[in-house]
Amino acid sequence: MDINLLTVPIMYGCDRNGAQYGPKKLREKNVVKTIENQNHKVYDFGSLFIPEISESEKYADHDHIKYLKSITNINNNLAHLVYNSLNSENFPFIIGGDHALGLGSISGASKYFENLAVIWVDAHGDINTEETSPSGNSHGMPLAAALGVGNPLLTNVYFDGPKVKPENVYIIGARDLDEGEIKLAKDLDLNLYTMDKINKIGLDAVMNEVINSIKSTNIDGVHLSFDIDALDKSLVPGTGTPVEGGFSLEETKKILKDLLSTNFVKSMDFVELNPLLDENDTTADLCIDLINWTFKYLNNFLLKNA
Ligand SMILES: NC(=[NH2+])NCCC[C@H](N)C(=O)O
Ligand SMILES: [Mn+2]
Ligand SMILES: [Mn+2]
Repeated sequence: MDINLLTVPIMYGCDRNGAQYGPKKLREKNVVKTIENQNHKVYDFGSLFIPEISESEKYADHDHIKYLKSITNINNNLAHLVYNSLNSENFPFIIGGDHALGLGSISGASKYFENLAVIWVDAHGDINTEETSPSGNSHGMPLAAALGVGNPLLTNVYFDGPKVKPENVYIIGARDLDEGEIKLAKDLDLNLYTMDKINKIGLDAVMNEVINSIKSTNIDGVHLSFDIDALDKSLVPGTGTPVEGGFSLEETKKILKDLLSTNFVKSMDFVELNPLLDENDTTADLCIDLINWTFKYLNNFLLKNA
């Protein structure tokens, strides 16, 4: 499989210094070789241009969404790269940076596919809006914006209107949802697998349910957005908003294996590594382990049956 590596060194979405160094750290840890060693060809498109904006200007565009215009521009640019990559029948792999970039990836994929689904693996829902966000950080908003909910600059990234239908959104691993997020998930009837629910019915059942649900529709492409804070807080010191009660490494690998070997994942984000918060590179090393695992199973199904 031909992989297009796109890296997006942003921290404007989380407003916490360090997330912008994720791509540099993973390149130092030989992320390209890691993917190549799983028998893929990697076209490294390098990092997206990120304009420099001073702290003092973070509310210049909007009084509650920080760095709004830059976030919009960066996502527009990313969307176009993702669209072109899919158009060339490559697999866009997007490394962040914070999760605000999820909006751009989804937008690009949405333009390419007729009926896109999004699987959001995360401790958070990232379905806040300017009204519900407790922080004003746009990494808590990308999935809402992709659903067409929130500030028009965000909901109209790349092309006007919603990028994914509510019934095609699957959130897996949520355990830190804000009040407004719980309400929106309910109102839109999103496929929400909170950690509570996963613990109740079991991860096997959840993965079967998600995969069967996607297979039973005419969804023609799945974008997987993976936030490393889906893993338990104890495993990921190097991320900005860690939450207790998350997935173990084995559970995370099961999720990735199940999704990637099913062959419907056509693009993927890998976000929220913050090397400045990391302890002895443990989180960065874990990221490399998970990326290695991801590409081991990507299109495994096809290869096995070739
Ligand atoms: N991608 C993330 N890590 N998002 C964390 C969001 C935290 C919180 N819900 C907020 O809106 O600020
Ligand atoms: Mn997230
Ligand atoms: Mn998160």
